[in-house]
Amino acid sequence: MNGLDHTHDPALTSWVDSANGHRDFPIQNLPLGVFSAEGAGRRIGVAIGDFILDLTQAADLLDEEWREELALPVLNAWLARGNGDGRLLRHRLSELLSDPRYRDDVEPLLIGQSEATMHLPCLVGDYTDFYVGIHHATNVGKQFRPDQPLLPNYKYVPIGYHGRASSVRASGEPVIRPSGQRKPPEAEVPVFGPSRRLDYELELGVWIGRGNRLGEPVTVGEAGEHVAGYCLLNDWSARDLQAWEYQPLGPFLAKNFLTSISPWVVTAEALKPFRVPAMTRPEGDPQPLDYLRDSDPAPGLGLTVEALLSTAQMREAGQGAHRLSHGSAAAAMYWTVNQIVAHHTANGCNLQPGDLIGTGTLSTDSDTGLGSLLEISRGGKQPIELPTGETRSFLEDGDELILTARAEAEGAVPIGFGECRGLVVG
Ligand SMILES: O=C(O)/C=C/C(=O)CC(=O)CC(=O)O
Ligand SMILES: [Ca+2]
Ligand SMILES: [Mg+2]
Repeated sequence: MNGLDHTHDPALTSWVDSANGHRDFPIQNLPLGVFSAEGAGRRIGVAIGDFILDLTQAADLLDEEWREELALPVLNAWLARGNGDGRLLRHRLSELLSDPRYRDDVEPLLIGQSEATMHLPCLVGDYTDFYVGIHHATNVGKQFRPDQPLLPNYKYVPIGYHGRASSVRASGEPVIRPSGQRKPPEAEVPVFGPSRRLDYELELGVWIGRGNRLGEPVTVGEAGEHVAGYCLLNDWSARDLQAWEYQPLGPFLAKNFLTSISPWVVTAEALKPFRVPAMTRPEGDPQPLDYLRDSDPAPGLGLTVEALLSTAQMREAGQGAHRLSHGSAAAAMYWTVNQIVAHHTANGCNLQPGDLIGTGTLSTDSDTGLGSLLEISRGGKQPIELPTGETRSFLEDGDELILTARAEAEGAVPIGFGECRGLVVG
């Protein structure tokens, strides 16, 4: 397939034994992240099997030109160099971690992932959340606007809103139940208090690498070179606050109290073997306007995304997490990542290295692939039953929500994203 090289070779193995057959981090993945361990400060590393290779310690084995950017406690400056240098670093890391001649030098620089704390990989300057999941948009629209679920602009313009960068946090950040205004259906005036309809949204996050200057749009054909990589993203949502506040300006306090992401940047390069065609537009839908026409034959992501729930009672009973949903990202996305990057910059808006874009909630058209409890419980009207006998319409205190993603394709070694976790506290 297009653009694949020896770093994608399914026969390639690592001298780091745990990498071979690893669920998430075999040598074909090599995601970058920021970690701390052993009382030292934040450093850039690459995940390999159950370990992290500390790139600041490995600096002597890497190109001298990269040293300054790789010595920083965030990836922004490194990602700003663009995907060309990203590929060169990947080649070198692949060599260092596969060729046994480097083992003696590199092995002492490995740190167990269980000993490390992961942090946000980038200083997020801006965070935007899109709404490309057409099944999600339709399902949610039915609840908020039964008369007109999908507004007429949806099939022409990739809808998004500007989220809040300061409350984007790495996996593991506690989810403090937000308080806010909600108006019970029969009440005349709203009340203020803790949200009773706390929900999650299963999304992918897109990390921007090279930015664009203000006034200089990125075309749909150029977009790929501005996307450094991907993560899982949970856009925690207080549905009762959302329903009352969203008109006319859209999501605000219902969503800006926290956004959780998985900490590893799975590079666009690592995902190359898993590209798939975009969703086929239903018969009769308009063609995208010219500036959104994506001629890439495989702009979609061949990823299975999954949401799991673990309640306090389940943990006490020693039960594993319960799967709420799983489905294909490509089957959920009406707009491709190339299209949302092109659209975001079409007016001249500048994206900067380390900016984060959420795709929007990834629900498929199947009941098993719904990416939020709002959809799964049909707006709270049909609570689900868990293996413990507990029921859920929305998240309760003590619930932990876990997102995962896995890329699979014939002839390729599967890779994963790690996890995006959040435990709800009152
Ligand atoms: O007003 C609506 O129909 C719903 C808006 C959202 O929930 C915004 C959002 O986060 C979009 C998404 O994740 O797909
Ligand atoms: Ca969202
Ligand atoms: Mg949010």
